[in-house]
Amino acid sequence: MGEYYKMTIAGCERELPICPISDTLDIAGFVMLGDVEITEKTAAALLAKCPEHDVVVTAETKGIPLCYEMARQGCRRYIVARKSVKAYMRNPIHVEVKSITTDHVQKLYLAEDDYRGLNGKRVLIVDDVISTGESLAAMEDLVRQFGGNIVGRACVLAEGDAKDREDIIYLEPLPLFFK
Ligand SMILES: O=P(O)(O)OC[C@H]1O[C@H](OP(=O)(O)OP(=O)(O)O)[C@H](O)[C@@H]1O
Ligand SMILES: Nc1ncnc2[nH]cnc12
Repeated sequence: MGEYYKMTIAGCERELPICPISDTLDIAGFVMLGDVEITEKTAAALLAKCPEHDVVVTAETKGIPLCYEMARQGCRRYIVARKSVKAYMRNPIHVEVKSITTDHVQKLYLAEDDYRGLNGKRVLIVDDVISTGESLAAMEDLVRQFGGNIVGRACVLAEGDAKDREDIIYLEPLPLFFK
């Protein structure tokens, strides 16, 4: 049995597995995919803290259920920046991103059908975890390129440097574990 970090998130008790991500660093892995209770409760708790908005934007993958649920309970519109281009995505635009969990540079894409709707809209950017803030910065870049007005940045757990940022709305802090 590995080690766990116990915490309560929006009233839900969870044990997050401690996982190595480099020779010097471990993270408590938070995955809300498959967890309906935490998705519904964190979406409601975050919406209560967020400013009014027209659309919620997230990045594939683990932010998707939260983003959908916040839109379902709130503004009814959400956009997902994808990590690869599919044949059905017209005129995709991309930015580059390297998050704490990946050792290579990834790309985030928006297709024309997504970005056409962003101009002049009040955009709330959400993710399950914000850590280095690189994924957030990449989403901000995409949204701004298409005229979106970023009114808020929100996540369930703020980890590492993100915990100290006053412009990020979050529910709970999450420590990094240095070896
Ligand atoms: O602030 P950062 O250092 O950018 O880290 C945060 C990002 O890392 C995780 O995604 P990940 O890159 O692991 O991809 P996944 O959601 O596709 O699993 C998380 O869901 C955020 O999107
Ligand atoms: N603690 C964490 N769990 C899952 N994904 C993450 N991305 C960045 N930090 C993370």
